[in-house]
Amino acid sequence: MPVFTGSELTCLRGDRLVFTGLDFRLEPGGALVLLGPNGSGKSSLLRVMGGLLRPFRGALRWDGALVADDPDAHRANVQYVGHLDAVKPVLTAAENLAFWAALGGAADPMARARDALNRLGVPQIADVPGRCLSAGQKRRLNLARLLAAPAPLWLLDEPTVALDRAAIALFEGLIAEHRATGGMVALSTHTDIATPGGEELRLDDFTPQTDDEDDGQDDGGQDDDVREGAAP
Ligand SMILES: Nc1ncnc2c1ncn2[C@@H]1O[C@H](COP(=O)(O)OP(=O)(O)OP(=O)(O)O)[C@@H](O)[C@H]1O
Repeated sequence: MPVFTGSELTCLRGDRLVFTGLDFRLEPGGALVLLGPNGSGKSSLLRVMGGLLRPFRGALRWDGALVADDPDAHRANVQYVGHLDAVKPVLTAAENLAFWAALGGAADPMARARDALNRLGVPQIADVPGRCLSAGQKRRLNLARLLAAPAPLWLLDEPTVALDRAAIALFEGLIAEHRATGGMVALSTHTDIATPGGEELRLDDFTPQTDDEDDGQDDGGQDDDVREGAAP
């Protein structure tokens, strides 16, 4: 079973040093809960962990091997669900999900997609076009990717936004199941998500002290996300 670590990570976005000197360690079955105020770097760290954004300094290791040596292999270990829902409006929910299932190598992507929607408690949206889904339904559809295209490491950016209580409880159960089979999860949140035995990482502990405001410059799209952004 792999161990995933980051050591002495520094993240630069635009001209801004977001965090520095950050270490983490995820063991099989582990959970890392990223906390901190808006702009403290939770999403940035998740993207670094997923190989979607290069750290300015520091190293990520998967089972001891440097992620930077083979970023493509690392992306195969990861399922990243960002806070923007990647849903193609003209495709049905099942078709959207089947795209991800096919990318994940499912033999029957449509069957896998329908099964995942059932597990997320929304079988009734399978044939509904993406443009007609509610915010919470879109969120459940995106989280269903975790089941439709399984990967050992789940990276989840504010995964419970727009979910109702029942969906949050169901989702917490999925995280527990994933961890029970040796899976790992890192998630950012501003609310409580039950992750028993999980470790909390406060991003503001690694923010360099400065009075400078963000200069507002985009970092040039270097972190364009293949898996999230290239929806079907
Ligand atoms: N594409 C980008 N280009 C330049 N700077 C960026 C970019 N994306 C984010 N930043 C900056 O990086 C810093 C960290 O942002 P990030 O989104 O990681 O924070 P966060 O902790 O996830 O915030 P929130 O709780 O609001 O989601 C912020 O100062 C933000 O302005």
